[in-house]
Amino acid sequence: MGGMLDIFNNTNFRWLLDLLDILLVAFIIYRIILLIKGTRAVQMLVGLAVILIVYVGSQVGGLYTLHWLLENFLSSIILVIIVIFQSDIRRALIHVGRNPFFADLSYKEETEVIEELIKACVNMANKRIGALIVIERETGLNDFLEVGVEIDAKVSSDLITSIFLPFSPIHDGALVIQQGRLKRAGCFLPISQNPDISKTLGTRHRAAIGLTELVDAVAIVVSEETGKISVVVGGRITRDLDSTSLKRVLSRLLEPRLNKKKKR
Ligand SMILES: Nc1ncnc2c1ncn2[C@@H]1O[C@H](COP(=O)(O)OP(=O)(O)OP(=O)(O)O)[C@@H](O)[C@H]1O
Repeated sequence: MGGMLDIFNNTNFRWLLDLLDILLVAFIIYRIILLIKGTRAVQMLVGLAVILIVYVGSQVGGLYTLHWLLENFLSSIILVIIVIFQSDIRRALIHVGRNPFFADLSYKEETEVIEELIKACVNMANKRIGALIVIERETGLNDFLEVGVEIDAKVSSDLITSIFLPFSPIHDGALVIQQGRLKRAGCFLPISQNPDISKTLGTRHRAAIGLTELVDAVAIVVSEETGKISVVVGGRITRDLDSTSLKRVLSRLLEPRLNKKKKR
């Protein structure tokens, strides 16, 4: 093993190790950004960045007292970061090596989840039942789950439809799916402030757009008013989907692992 490393270190292959090093660091930074995107940790990071800028500014400008104060604060920054971000760090460690959407579901169970989702949406659209379903992917949605009611049930078309029936006590708000399970209903999502959104879209659609502007989740909206099904991802809405196009879109967005399995 040591011999192998010597060959890499001492020959022209050294650049390969450097490249691997850079790629690994870039990947870790990318995963950290994905994990904290849309969470309170982002605001805290911005705050820390401001302190860092003031620290450098105080050094350049010769503001010695301020510089001394910030230097003492920043020397214990690792501890501060661990305390502030403890829940994010815990989540990050849980996330490592885990399939984001389907967790440990089998190929058959994965297909069933998507089929049940489509069945529920088409059923609700035909009956003009409004619905908002959010499916977690890489970025954790825990920050949006504080309000709402815990369910933790298998994804089933009948259960989804009954959650959104107008007389159901939890029909208001979003239903959240995590790791292939119905996790929470009645969740409140951030409304998009984008002025370019069509005036015909109300708060249900704007909540789906608002959330997906912040995180990489996929949102499905069934309009109570028009019975149309839309999928929202990255703040962009694809409207008027039927069961075939919905299946195509969801398969593309949720089934990377499933497609890999099919190819095998
Ligand atoms: N911030 C929010 N987070 C989650 N759900 C929300 C939020 N705001 C509104 N909703 C849901 O949207 C419903 C109101 O939908 P509204 O009619 O205003 O929107 P819409 O986009 O026109 O939808 P539809 O086409 O179904 O009428 C609420 O009863 C609630 O269930």
